[in-house]
Amino acid sequence: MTRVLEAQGIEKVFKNGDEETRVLNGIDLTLDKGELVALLGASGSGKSTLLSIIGLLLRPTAGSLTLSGERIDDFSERQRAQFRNRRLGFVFQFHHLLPDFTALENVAFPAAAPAGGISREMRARARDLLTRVGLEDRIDYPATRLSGGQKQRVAIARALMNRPDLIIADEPTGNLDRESAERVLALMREVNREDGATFLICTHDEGVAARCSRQLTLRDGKLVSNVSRTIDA
Ligand SMILES: Nc1ncnc2c1ncn2[C@@H]1O[C@H](COP(=O)(O)OP(=O)(O)OP(=O)(O)O)[C@@H](O)[C@H]1O
Repeated sequence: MTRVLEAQGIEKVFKNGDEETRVLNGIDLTLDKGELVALLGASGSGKSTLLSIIGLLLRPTAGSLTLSGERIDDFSERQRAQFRNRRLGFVFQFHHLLPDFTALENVAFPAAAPAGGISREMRARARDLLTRVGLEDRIDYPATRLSGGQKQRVAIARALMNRPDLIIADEPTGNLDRESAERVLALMREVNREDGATFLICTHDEGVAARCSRQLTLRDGKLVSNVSRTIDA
């Protein structure tokens, strides 16, 4: 089993002047390749903070992180940014698509930005991914002309562009109606099953969590439960 993530003793304390807020209090967590894991917890329990640390968007106050076998604790900002772009995929509640770009340009962006342009291969892959998420007839639409659910499917295709080792999703269905949410969840499950993609999904939605292979619950900055189940076909 390939280990995608190993987090040990992760702590996070925010300091604002003299005030200190301890948000994460010793998190130990491992994720293996091909897992589809839900992260649950009440509002304010530290879910987004933990995702930001695992996504290398925020540094922990203490603890160590190994991603795809690489110990990243001593990485410079530049190394962190490079690792993030090459090895991690992100899906947020609000899709963060570039509004003036087409669906294809948005999907290709994680590969195109560092390269300084979209190559023929990138275009072909972005096209394949958009077909995969059921948007083959929206490839050249500007992002602004897509529905909320379609935008989120573009965001998933974009997250897959660089074949990431781990996809981090923060409330990916939080802003969608039931039907669009179902479609986005079904898509993530399909990509997980067929490509062996590893997902860590923060969600308030028990229905989403129930269809993941493992459920983690955060309370007061600690992981208080870790339940695995066999995923339905
Ligand atoms: N930059 C910051 N400075 C101080 N406190 C912060 C900062 N960022 C987050 N917090 C605090 O950390 C706690 C956890 O926030 P976080 O966003 O991780 O929770 P969450 O579980 O994702 O919540 P929600 O489900 O509402 O999104 C909250 O009490 C929040 O106020």
